[in-house]
Amino acid sequence: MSEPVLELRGIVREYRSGPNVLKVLEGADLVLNKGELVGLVGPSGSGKSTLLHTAGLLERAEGGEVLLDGESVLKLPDGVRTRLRREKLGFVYQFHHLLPEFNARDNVAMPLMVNGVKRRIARQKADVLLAEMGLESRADHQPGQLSGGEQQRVAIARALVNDPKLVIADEPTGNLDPTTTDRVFASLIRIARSEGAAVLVATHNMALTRHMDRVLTLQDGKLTTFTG
Ligand SMILES: Nc1ncnc2c1ncn2[C@@H]1O[C@H](COP(=O)(O)OP(=O)(O)OP(=O)(O)O)[C@@H](O)[C@H]1O
Repeated sequence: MSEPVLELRGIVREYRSGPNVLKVLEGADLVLNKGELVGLVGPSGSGKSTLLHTAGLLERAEGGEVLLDGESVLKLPDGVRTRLRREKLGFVYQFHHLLPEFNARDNVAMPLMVNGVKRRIARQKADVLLAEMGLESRADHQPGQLSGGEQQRVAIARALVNDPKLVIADEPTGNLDPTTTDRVFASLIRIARSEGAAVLVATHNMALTRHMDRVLTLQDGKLTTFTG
């Protein structure tokens, strides 16, 4: 039976600058179920990042409803949304935002430590995830000592360390070579298939869409099925 993790209902997003209003989302609807890997494609500027930021509780919609695990979250106070984000969500970006002064292990362990998990336990879990990414020999290296692809795999491990129910990936393979792209994408597939997370991926890489359960695009501010 399908179990919704994320529901977007009639999402409205607009940006104002002076008298001008740019309407980006005008009634976007989405139901993302446990274990589903869903792609979001479309031209630059169509609103993919805006949708991901709204779904990821990083920004608030001006209208509509956002449900996470069945709970209405759009109007919750900032502090509660931040806590939900830390506990239930994992983010992967094109540019990984690793902390340069910490090694790979501590970068991965950080979200757990922020959630109050003891350093020793958090580091153990980080080591398991780094090993899954084929990076066990790099755990003591700082980001500056790693290749771009290795850094991105560290960022994926960090996004997964708190067993997120929802993973949001914005162009996660944008600056990677084909082999690393496959590796990074394989880990997103595994999170959905083995861990049961719902995964939402915005990408310009159409080759990746063949691995997805569904592919959506934004048209006139609404989400529709992408038909190629
Ligand atoms: N903070 C902002 N203030 C004003 N306009 C914005 C802001 N953020 C985005 N926009 C505008 O909203 C539209 C949608 O932007 P968004 O970044 O969501 O598109 P996108 O589909 O993710 O693009 P890309 O594929 O290039 O990343 C664009 O026209 C953009 O210029």
